[in-house]
Amino acid sequence: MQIAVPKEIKNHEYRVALTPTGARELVGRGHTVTVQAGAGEGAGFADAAYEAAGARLEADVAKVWDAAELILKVKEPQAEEVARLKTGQTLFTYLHLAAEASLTRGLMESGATCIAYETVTDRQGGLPLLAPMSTVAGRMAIQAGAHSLEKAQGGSGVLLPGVPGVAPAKVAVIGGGVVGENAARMALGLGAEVTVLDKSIPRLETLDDRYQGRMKTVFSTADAIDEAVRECDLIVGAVLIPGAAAPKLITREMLAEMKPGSVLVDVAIDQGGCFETSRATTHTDPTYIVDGVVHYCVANMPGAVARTSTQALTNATMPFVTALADKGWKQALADDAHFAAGLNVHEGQVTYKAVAEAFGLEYVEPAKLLK
Ligand SMILES: NC(=O)C1=CN([C@@H]2O[C@H](COP(=O)(O)OP(=O)(O)OC[C@H]3O[C@@H](n4cnc5c(N)ncnc54)[C@H](O)[C@@H]3O)[C@@H](O)[C@H]2O)C=CC1
Ligand SMILES: CC(=O)C(=O)O
Ligand SMILES: [Mg+2]
Repeated sequence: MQIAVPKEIKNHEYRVALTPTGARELVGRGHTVTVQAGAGEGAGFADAAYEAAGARLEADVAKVWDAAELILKVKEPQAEEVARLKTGQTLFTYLHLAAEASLTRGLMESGATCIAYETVTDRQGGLPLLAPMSTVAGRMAIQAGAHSLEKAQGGSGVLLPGVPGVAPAKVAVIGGGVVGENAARMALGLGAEVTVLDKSIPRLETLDDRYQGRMKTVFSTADAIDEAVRECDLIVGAVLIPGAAAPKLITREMLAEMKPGSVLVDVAIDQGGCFETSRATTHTDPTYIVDGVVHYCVANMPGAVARTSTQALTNATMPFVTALADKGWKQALADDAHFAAGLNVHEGQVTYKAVAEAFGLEYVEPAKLLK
């Protein structure tokens, strides 16, 4: 199969969808891998390493896309990338469609087959291709939050761990899944007072058990969120309803209840964000202030630590990439119902229910296309 790996073009996105190790594996299985020149540079993978692995290098981005049957990316396609996609091509990447009507339309119009990393499932009920980046983003959320609390960033001037004689900061994490647990763990490690809110009691039990009461676990209700808003210095938004737009859990009105200079880090921004006042920001200009509250809403947080993130992401994606390359999308998805859950768009049809519902589009079950 003809496999292409374009260079990512989203703001400060340095990850790449395939490492030289992955390229070697695919070439060894008889596939042709074309890597856009410089695609791996930001993650520390030189062009020469891809060449040594048997991949072809191509400087012309149009040629990279045009000849491909399978396109491997990291971030959702940007407008100029959507314009390059065509019928017969398979795209495998993060998509986050429920938050992006125009991207959904564009992918439908392209005629391509679009498989999203973030909706592939596993036997344990997890999201194996989202989890590695959620781990990274959860850990980064506390770094970003701590920095945003500094006065120069518009923050209240609170140090997360406090110092002897001065109490530590209060941190709430809404959503105790992969992002939430990793954020809470980092905040605990720094000595903050940490509360995790979730709607899943089994999840709260796991966290309580794992951290032996060192973080407070609270069932997520409007009242519990109100209390967090009034008390906390830093709130991390980490909820997910798979494939769907995030629920808005903190409204603009509620910001008035927060201490001036408090910080909201909305990791769920890639699914539209879980705070009413969130709008996607970039690594170039990551924060803005609404009613005295600092908002950090970068939609590709792991892109900033591209070396770690690329390795973690490709460790998880490689078995799926190999299946797509060896069998083609149809057989690969037909053989694995968890992989089939990744299919979001095929030849103009929306094949993920939450995305169809978000935009009032007709939903076509993937199983119908795989017969
Ligand atoms: N901004 C970025 O760079 C990145 C963003 N993300 C995003 O972070 C979000 C969270 O991802 P994961 O932690 O992997 O998901 P997850 O599925 O592991 O965890 C989500 C948790 O939210 C909980 N939840 C749902 N509704 C809730 C509510 N109303 N109140 C409290 N908890 C609620 C669920 O019970 C679950 O435990 C996703 O939108 C994901 O796409 C992930 C990686 C990078
Ligand atoms: C999950 C996601 O959107 C990211 O890693 O950028
Ligand atoms: Mg996005």
